[in-house]
Amino acid sequence: MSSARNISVSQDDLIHQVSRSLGLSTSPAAPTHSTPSSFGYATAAANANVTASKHLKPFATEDIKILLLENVNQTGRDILASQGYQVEFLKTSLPEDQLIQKIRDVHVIGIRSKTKLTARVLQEAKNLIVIGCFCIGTNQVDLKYAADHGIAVFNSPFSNSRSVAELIIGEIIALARQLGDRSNEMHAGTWNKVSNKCWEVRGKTLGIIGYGHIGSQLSVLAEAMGMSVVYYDVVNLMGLGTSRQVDTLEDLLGQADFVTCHVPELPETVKMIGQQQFEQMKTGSYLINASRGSVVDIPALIQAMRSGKVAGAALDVYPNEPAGNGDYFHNDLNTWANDLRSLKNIILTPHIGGSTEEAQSAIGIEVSQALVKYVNEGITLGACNMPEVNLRSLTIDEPDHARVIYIHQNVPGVLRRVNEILGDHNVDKQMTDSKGDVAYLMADISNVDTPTIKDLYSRLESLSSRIMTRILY
Ligand SMILES: NC(=O)C1=CN([C@@H]2O[C@H](COP(=O)(O)OP(=O)(O)OC[C@H]3O[C@@H](n4cnc5c(N)ncnc54)[C@H](O)[C@@H]3O)[C@@H](O)[C@H]2O)C=CC1
Ligand SMILES: O=C(O)CCC(=O)C(=O)O
Repeated sequence: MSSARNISVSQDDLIHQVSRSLGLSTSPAAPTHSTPSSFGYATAAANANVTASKHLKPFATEDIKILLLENVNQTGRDILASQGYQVEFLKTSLPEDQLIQKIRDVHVIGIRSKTKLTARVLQEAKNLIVIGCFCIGTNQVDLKYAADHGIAVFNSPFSNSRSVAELIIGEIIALARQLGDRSNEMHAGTWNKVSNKCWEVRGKTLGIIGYGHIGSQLSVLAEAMGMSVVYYDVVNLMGLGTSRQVDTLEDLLGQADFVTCHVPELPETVKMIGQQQFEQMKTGSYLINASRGSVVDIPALIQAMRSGKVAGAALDVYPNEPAGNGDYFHNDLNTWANDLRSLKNIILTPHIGGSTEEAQSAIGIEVSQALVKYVNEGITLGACNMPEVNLRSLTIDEPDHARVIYIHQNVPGVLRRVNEILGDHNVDKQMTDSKGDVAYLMADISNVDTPTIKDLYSRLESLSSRIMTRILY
């Protein structure tokens, strides 16, 4: 049974149930958090003019169980381990049945793009309070189900954007000069010195679909190589340099020598490049996709390359990707894999767009810090599926304070009922915000002892609007 539902408990029980909702410090002498303060007071504590922030110790940190899948970077592992949490690390993703077994037990899960956290998986995750996507994309997580069950989701919105943009630049030149084929031939012992249909990229047009973090970085790099840039985006955006937004995808396809996709996976972007779009592209143009495998209809690409309409392609992402490294890129993974592999001038990479030391190390730090702030202080800044709520840190001058976090359904009348409960105490500060069907309230209250905290917790939990209650102090 989830701790949130099991509140008629002794103090000892509470200590072991905090993971999901309420927690009490097991020992004041427990290892000190290095929790960063919301406003930097912790680091400034040495400075006598500034009041040190209080490290909220709502739980025995060693009771917090974290599962990290898909080879999350050492930087992230170190930050989480330094909190005293129990961290289990696996290099690969897990098949669904094993994932379900493991997720039942953990309070925090860290994944990359491969692990699918569907409603079916998440409904088994009774202790889970937060998910860290150590990547940009969050399409692999059912964000709505997570929010509706009080599970916050964090990602790293741009730490690998530059790595992807640089990969695309490399691929544009490699495709224009047929480098993959020439290199393969040399590896096979064949000298094949040709210039037929090999081009400079200077003066050519790059068409960017999705002008977000990656698309706009790419735009700057491409112009520096003398390319003209056009882009298509559903949002009206200012072009960098001399790049120009076009009104329709068809406009872009008709102008571009190189077409590259940088959209998220959404219902509208699934197969957004298919047979009709290949027909609209210039003969002899090139297609690049490092967004998500669902964005391009690959059998249609194979056709377009066989017919000569498309002169080359680079793919980094596929509808089905294996859980870990190995000899997997065959027809049993994707039915057309062998046809794809047999094509000329096609660069196939194993979803490495964001796989650089710089990106992975930055993502490890960014996401694990967000997880620590959420677990320890309830701060949702940067969350993908929850309202962003933050309060100034409690300070060590405030010994009898507690932080109440109440995640609830966004329906009328809840705040009145919550404030009836909190109103008997001194609410020092409070913030509430909502996103869709879910609202998040954070309040710091003073002069509370342990029985009071237990009472507050029980009363908040008994409200019908409750999704999850946590009390940190
Ligand atoms: N291959 C890899 O290793 C990596 C792949 N990615 C993928 O790249 C995607 C894009 O990344 P960012 O640039 O950081 O995302 P972003 O969110 O900054 O930009 C995406 C852009 O696409 C636009 N867009 C959305 N729907 C559209 C539509 N139907 N038509 C045209 N434009 C549309 C948005 O308005 C936005 O400007 C990610 O969602 C992820 O799936 C991200 C990082 C690494
Ligand atoms: O590096 C990864 O595993 C995923 C990269 C990616 O696709 C993303 O950041 O969305």
